[in-house]
Amino acid sequence: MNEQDLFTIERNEKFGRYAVAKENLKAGDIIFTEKPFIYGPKSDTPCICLGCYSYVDCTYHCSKCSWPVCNENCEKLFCHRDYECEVFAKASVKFQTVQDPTEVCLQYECLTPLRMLLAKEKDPMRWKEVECMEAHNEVRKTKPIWDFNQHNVVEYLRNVCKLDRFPEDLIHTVCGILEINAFEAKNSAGYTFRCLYPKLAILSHDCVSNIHHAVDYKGTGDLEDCNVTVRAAIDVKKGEALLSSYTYSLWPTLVRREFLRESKYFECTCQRCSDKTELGTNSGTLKCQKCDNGVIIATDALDDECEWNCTHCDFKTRATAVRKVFAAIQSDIDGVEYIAGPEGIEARETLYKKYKSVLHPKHSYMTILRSGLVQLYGKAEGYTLDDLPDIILERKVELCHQLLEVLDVIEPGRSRIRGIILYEVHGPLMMLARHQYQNEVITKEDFRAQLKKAVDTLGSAVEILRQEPRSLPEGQLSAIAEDAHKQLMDNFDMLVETA
Ligand SMILES: C[S@@+](CC[C@H](N)C(=O)[O-])C[C@H]1O[C@@H](n2cnc3c(N)ncnc32)[C@H](O)[C@@H]1O
Repeated sequence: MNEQDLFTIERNEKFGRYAVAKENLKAGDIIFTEKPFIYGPKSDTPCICLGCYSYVDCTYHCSKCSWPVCNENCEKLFCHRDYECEVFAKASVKFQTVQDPTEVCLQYECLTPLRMLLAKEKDPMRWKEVECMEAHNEVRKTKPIWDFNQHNVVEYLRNVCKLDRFPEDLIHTVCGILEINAFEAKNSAGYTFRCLYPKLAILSHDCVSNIHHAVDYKGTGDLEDCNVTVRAAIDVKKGEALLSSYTYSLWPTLVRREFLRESKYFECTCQRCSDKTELGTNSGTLKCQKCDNGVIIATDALDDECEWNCTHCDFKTRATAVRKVFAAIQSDIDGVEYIAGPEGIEARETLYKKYKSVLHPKHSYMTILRSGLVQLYGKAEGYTLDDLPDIILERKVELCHQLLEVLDVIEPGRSRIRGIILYEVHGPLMMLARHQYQNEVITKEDFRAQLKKAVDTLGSAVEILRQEPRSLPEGQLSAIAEDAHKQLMDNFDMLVETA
């Protein structure tokens, strides 16, 4: 730890080590920054470049070890060249041709554990911060993941790569440490990989986080790259726990708790999970199909096998059935996730209509669909802000406001998604105000006030998005938003006079 770090480490039965604020923190305060101990491919990854982590078609191979990279530049990047490349070249471990590089490629499973074992030897001092991390070996030994790792990592490294200097239990521990403690990061093209940060990993989990972390991917490929900055997302009092979310906060409780149980090996009992309505957001609530006014909620929020009852009629179902409904909807949503442009709008609107009568209006999946829609309305071809009639501009504003209502509770303060949605809403607010003024529906004073509100909303977006590294899409959006905000502030009076 550094002296300027604004947290101390505590320990208890429930969490193990956890971090608390060393002093009162204001939203946006930097709590600490940290370099990764190691980073590399995620588990279950398709074929990616071992230098920059972008997807590859496996037609270019590293000239030294034969494993896939994008080009000559990527093969020279430190984390490949000085880590697995040397080992693979020395042991003549060739990459085995795959039929479909977009499918999960098991040959990649050994890579980040291997980098971590080599980093242990290169930096034994820093390893001391890593070796005390939670690996949950006792539980993992009883799960299929243990045999999977035994085959794909332990035996591969010890036998094929001739690295029998690393004992089996150490390799399993490294796999566990990565599974439980690593964070996902994105390169500038949006491809994901994982990073291990010894300080960040101390923070305990809560389904409503009070911190914001941002990984600055520069593409230098060394251990100076991928610096993480951790800030307070809201005001945090001295002595309060610093909480990060290990899961996707927009998911409903049933899904979040299952993910945490299966991959982080604990039962989440945070306030959000303990509340049947998820703090009033109704992120897991279904509409009753048997009566008009009822909604279906869990009888015991912390029992994943409990009965789910209608609040108005005698309809009952079980958590297992609800889980199946959620899985089917999730699969529908996954199917549209990468559809951009006008087709993306159509596909999401179709699902929105389909599930409107099944899910509570604020249900997680409605929130996820809204989040996709508001980022396409205004951008997709034929749907730019200038193209949109007022009725669609109003719809975009409404979707943004519904989203922000949920985000205020589950992603409070300076969260990335809040910044993006605030940015998205300012444009249609301005356009609608101008149209209303031009059509003499509102007075000049009202127009001025509405324009001011839209510019202030953009200002709030800028405040949040400023935390994002410029190398990432959110950081680029931040630059655009900052520029637009300055222009609007500088020309505000003229905008009112010339509308
Ligand atoms: C990333 S580590 C956090 C640091 C860890 N407590 C340590 O001592 O190294 C994640 C592990 O911490 C524990 N943990 C974190 N948040 C928790 C929570 N909300 N409830 C129970 N256990 C939690 C679980 O054992 C989990 O697998």
